[in-house]
Amino acid sequence: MFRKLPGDEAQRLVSTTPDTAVVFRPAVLRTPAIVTLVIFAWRLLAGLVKLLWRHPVASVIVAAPCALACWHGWRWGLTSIAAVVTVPGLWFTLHRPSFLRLAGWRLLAFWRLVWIYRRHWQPVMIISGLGRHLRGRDYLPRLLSIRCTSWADVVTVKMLSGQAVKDWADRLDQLAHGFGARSCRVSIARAGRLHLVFPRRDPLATPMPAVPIPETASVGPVRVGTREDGAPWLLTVHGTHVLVAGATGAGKGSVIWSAIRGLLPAVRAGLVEIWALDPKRMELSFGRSLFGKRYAATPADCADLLEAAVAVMQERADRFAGHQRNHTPTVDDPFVLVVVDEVAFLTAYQSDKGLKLRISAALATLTTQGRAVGVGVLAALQDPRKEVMNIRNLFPDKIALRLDESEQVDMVLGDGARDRGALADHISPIPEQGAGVAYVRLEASPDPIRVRAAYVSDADIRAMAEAVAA
Ligand SMILES: Nc1ncnc2c1ncn2[C@@H]1O[C@H](COP(=O)(O)OP(=O)(O)OP(=O)(O)O)[C@@H](O)[C@H]1O
Repeated sequence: MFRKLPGDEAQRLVSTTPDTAVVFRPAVLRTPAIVTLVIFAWRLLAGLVKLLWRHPVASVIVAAPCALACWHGWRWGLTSIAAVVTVPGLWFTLHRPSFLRLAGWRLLAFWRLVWIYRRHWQPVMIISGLGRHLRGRDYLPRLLSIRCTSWADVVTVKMLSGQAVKDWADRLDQLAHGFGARSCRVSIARAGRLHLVFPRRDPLATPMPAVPIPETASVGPVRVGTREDGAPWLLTVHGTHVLVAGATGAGKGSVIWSAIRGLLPAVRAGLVEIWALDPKRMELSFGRSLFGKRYAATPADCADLLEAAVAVMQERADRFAGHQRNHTPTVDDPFVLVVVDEVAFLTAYQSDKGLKLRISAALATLTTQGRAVGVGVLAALQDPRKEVMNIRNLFPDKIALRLDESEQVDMVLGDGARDRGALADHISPIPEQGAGVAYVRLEASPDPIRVRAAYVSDADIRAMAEAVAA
């Protein structure tokens, strides 16, 4: 009651019970002005100390010119402002990376904390439903810190007791628009704390050329593109199976060809064999000479090739049994990567039931037993529905390129991936902006990573084929 009716208002309140003449008159305690002043002064002091503690550099930069102007006159104040502007300017011009690492991102974080996040925190939290206004008081999640990287703001938040990650994941749109960002992603920092990632710009907006062919022969992980944070996107192909899903024109070819490109030195060294199934006869036929005899286009040939891969797998399993549990690629036992473009042509859309059964059985056998003996599958498809691809869960690593519908994201990346910010259905259909852009969810981590595959042009593929033939 006191909180609802501050000051003298409570004094005027009179209430009675409905059946009696008992009169309620709440007691009003008058707070001496000095107590109020002391409380406000204490809060101000605590706020200043907190500000200094959290943002020492920014606070000194603002406070020093003011202090100098007060104690030594306005000339000193002006000179220090000039120094504050010139020194960082010079530093920025002469050595940008160290300026950004040591000062630039921190200053930006301070500015964005004050101007964007603190300013909008209360209304965004209340309107999105993440905070509550109860009995005259706001109960808000706590904004703990903000860190700026070259492309995003990472905001650390302490949830209200009783909140779940899903409460936040359900409101990513409100958070993004509330704080003026294009999107928002959420991940768990530790119990009760979350990281919210608000991109300021899209570092993957421009296509990137094919990654240079590695100099050493290796079965991976191979670099196939770049991650949103600027780190190389390394794709593991040996010891796993990879499913690439994307609508037509999403850039499945660039993932497949970038992976093959990264394995090229190992192919030349005889440590890797790439077996290609190309039922559309478009994508892989372009570099056909890379695959030698292990290329199939008709469904019957594809079934034969898959069964041959199963035979290799079973022969190795018999030989390795009791001797080794993992595969190390050698010239005698190379890593076999079975690449299938548009796998649905062979499984779902195949009219010959016999062939369909053979192909499905061979793919299921390879994906369940192949990885320990050095046989991996890299399959691409457009439609990830279970009716089309009933073995999609047998692929440990999945890549979602641009998808047509939001429900398809969880079908590819697993439950809750879209809630955590894997907006594969929002990737631009304009090839320059969105082809090759994808979300990846690895076996080891529930948080999807945004990536872009490098574009391997026809000329690059031709050069690769020539390099292998040479
Ligand atoms: N990584 C990329 N970066 C930039 N542009 C790309 C990239 N990948 C593909 N593209 C562009 O997008 C077009 C379509 O790519 P691609 O054929 O690989 O898509 P797809 O998913 O295989 O489509 P489909 O299923 O119809 O074969 C290409 O012609 C190219 O212009």
